Amino acid sequence: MEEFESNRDDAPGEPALTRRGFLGMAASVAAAALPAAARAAVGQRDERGVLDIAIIGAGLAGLTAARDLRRAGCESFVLLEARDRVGGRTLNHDLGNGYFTEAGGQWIGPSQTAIADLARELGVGTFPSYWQGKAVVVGGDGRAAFDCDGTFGTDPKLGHELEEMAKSVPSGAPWTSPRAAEFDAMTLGSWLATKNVAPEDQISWQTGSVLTGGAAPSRLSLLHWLSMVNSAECNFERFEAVKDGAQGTRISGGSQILSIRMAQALGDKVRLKTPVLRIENWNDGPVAIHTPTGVIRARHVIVALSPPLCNQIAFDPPLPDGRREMQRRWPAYAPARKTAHVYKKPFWRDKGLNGWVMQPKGSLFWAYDNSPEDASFGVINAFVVNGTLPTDPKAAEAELSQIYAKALGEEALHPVAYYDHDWGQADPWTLTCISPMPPGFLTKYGQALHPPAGRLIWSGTETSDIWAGYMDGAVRSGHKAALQALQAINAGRA
Ligand SMILES: Cc1cc2nc3c(=O)[nH]c(=O)nc-3n(C[C@H](O)[C@H](O)[C@H](O)COP(=O)(O)OP(=O)(O)OC[C@H]3O[C@@H](n4cnc5c(N)ncnc54)[C@H](O)[C@@H]3O)c2cc1C
Repeated sequence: MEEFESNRDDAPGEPALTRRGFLGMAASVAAAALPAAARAAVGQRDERGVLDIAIIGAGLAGLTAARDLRRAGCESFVLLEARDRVGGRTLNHDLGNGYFTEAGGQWIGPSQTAIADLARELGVGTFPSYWQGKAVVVGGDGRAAFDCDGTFGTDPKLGHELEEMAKSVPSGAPWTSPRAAEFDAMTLGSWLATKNVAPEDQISWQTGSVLTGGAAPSRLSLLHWLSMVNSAECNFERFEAVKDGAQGTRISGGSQILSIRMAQALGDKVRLKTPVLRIENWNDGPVAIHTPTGVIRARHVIVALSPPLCNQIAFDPPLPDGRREMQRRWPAYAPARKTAHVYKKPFWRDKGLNGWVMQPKGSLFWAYDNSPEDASFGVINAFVVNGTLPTDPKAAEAELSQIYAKALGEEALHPVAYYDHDWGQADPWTLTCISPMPPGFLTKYGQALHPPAGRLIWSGTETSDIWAGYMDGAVRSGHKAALQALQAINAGRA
């Protein structure tokens, strides 16, 4: 784990947590506790070199699972990661002097207690996102600034209607809703079309849908959207807003710090640059896990990957039909390209602007103030529309600077640094940033998402019971998978 050497001194010690403490924590995320005798049996590498557990994927889900295994006393595991880094869909750009901006997942919010607990346990602080001031919309003819209350300004009446419908749509299993067929036959867009949404409000719905759902309202299943609102305790504003919402809180040191710290503590249990290519004998075990550097055998495997990433692994024997079909048809689409302009100071704040810029029908979905907490310099991060900006970062930087200059002032033409990450182009290890579920998918394929297949336990944010698709969901899914694995091992030894 040389990659983490330079940060090692900064890592806080793991809090002293007793096994009882771990089980108490784990029981709150899944209704299963291990009997004491069974706990004692967990954990030894057997004589034939078969590990108890192999985990695939060192994102927040896989690392959380690994951390929980260790805290339960299990040492017979390994975590295999394809990339040369941990964190998966969280990635920090290092701005120097201990400052970072994020290229991937970054915000947490109310009721996202799993990720908040993790941050606290790792000694990582949080701070509020900046939204105070006017937001700006730029178009062909100029710009318009409008007062911003930290929301995207969607009609609260419609938000309330969605909240009522969401009450019958369990977030982890929306296909079990009594109204599943009805809601999954519609898109968010077709539902909005029945509501006479004012033209000026269309921008808010479009922006919210693309940023949180991964696609325009016309492409997103209403059932899926409602399951996301259900995650936020059926509180639409909490789901959609920055202020007091799911975009309201940032992580000091950038979100990837959580994964980096977990990996530091796990040491050589984490093997980077080890993509899993093939999995054999998953039905009976021991499972043979093939990587370019050798074969690892384990009794159980936690697959902490999004469903489309599982398609890149060959399974022998083939996976059950339902699971295979679900993986194959899962929307594997990574539209997110995120950029960061760094400035000497957040100059827009002095003008009463909050740094939000939207460009309907342009290259920019949403730019926002991602400056450090102490505002010692300014950062404008942006989600840009796929395929509309030049792929060359220098050219993209210049084009975006022009848009910012129009919105925020001439100072925007002179960034001191620029970062650009296109998840769709970077590498094959993130196929879907946020899953834009189309109508009909969840009712047809959803039930194949959770059930383990033989020795394979499915994890990753997509499998979470709440906040699926979010960092919080990833952490929850890791807790759940660790418990499932520990139970499976102990059942095998009983
Ligand atoms: C641009 C963007 C913005 C986002 N914004 C937010 C946000 O603000 N808030 C929020 O909560 N969430 C956000 N998300 C989503 C959030 O980042 C993810 O839900 C979360 O990080 C997923 O964690 P995971 O562990 O489930 O999966 P991943 O992070 O995808 O981890 C999977 C890991 O498996 C590895 N891998 C893949 N295939 C193999 C293989 N064959 N063998 C070995 N390893 C393999 C990958 O390299 C990766 O490290 C955003 C995501 C993106 C990309």
